[in-house]
Amino acid sequence: MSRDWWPSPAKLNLFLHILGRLDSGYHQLQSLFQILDYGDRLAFDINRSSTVQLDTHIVGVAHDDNLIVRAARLLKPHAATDAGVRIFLDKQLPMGGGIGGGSSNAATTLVALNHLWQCNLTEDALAELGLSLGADVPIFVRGRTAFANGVGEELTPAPLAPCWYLVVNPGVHVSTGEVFSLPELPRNTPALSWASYSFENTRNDCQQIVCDHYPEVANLLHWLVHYAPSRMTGTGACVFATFTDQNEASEVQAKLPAEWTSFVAKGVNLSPLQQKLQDVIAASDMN
Ligand SMILES: C[C@](O)(CO)[C@H](O)COP(=O)(O)OP(=O)(O)OC[C@H]1O[C@@H](n2ccc(N)nc2=O)[C@H](O)[C@@H]1O
Ligand SMILES: Nc1ncnc2c1ncn2[C@@H]1O[C@H](COP(=O)(O)OP(=O)(O)OP(=O)(O)O)[C@@H](O)[C@H]1O
Repeated sequence: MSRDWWPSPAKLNLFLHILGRLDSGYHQLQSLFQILDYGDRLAFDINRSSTVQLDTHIVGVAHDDNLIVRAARLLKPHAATDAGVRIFLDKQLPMGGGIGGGSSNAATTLVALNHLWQCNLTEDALAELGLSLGADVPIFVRGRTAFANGVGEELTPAPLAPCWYLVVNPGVHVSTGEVFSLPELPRNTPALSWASYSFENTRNDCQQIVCDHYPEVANLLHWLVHYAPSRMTGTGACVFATFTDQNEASEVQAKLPAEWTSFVAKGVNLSPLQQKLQDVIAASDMN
């Protein structure tokens, strides 16, 4: 049976500044989220079982802990009492890579089921629900490349010129919680006004510390930076190199040592998830 797949794209943090620590223990950040045209896919078989069932197992993540299941259950009180769903996941994105795979899966679940279960929640309400699952969920709910403040939930859309990224995974899993708990993490970068943003006058405040703990990330950055401007995304472990031309990105990809997995993706201003939602709504309006 052919399934109706909903995209669950990756993101990059083109920069990541840590301005301080909030009373909640979370960190106050500034970042530029670039949405990519590459990621996982999810499909939803709606039923009237009033249960949420994820059919695809992720090694190391229990069914009920999976952000997909947690997102669906969070939304369920806003649907009819007998609303149920069987969910299928096509996983492409590495976990713990700093490209937001789990958060994006949660956002796709919220956006798709809001439509399919006819919950009629606004985008603001979905983003707020998403924030309770993780700081990176709101950017995927809103689906627009954006500057971020706060813990990543205060978003200002920032359309960027077309760009291609070579995203490389050094094969180590970096825990976001662990990086943010390291005492030596810099936490006092001054606030940047968006008008003065450039790649060169920004950085990723987690990059040095992650390189110190994970030489694999340091080696990868050392290799990539010879070819193009390169930086770690999120709390790692993935690193991206930036190109204006897709072929150049593919040429560098072809030179990568075999132990590193990678993909080439286009940066987009509107996420494939929001594009899908718009297409689905337009198709149902025509019927
Ligand atoms: C590093 C980024 O990926 C940048 O986009 C995000 O800020 C992380 O977002 P995320 O993976 O959705 O993170 P969460 O699941 O909310 O948080 C994981 C852990 O990271 C720490 N954390 C996260 C985000 C933040 N702004 N400050 C934090 O201190 C907290 O200890 C938290 O328990
Ligand atoms: N559907 C899911 N996909 C991936 N990871 C999930 C999922 N559900 C729960 N998790 C848990 O979330 C953790 C973080 O996964 P994720 O892929 O979001 O990491 P990440 O790319 O580093 O995220 P971020 O950039 O948001 O920090 C995983 O190690 C896993 O234990």
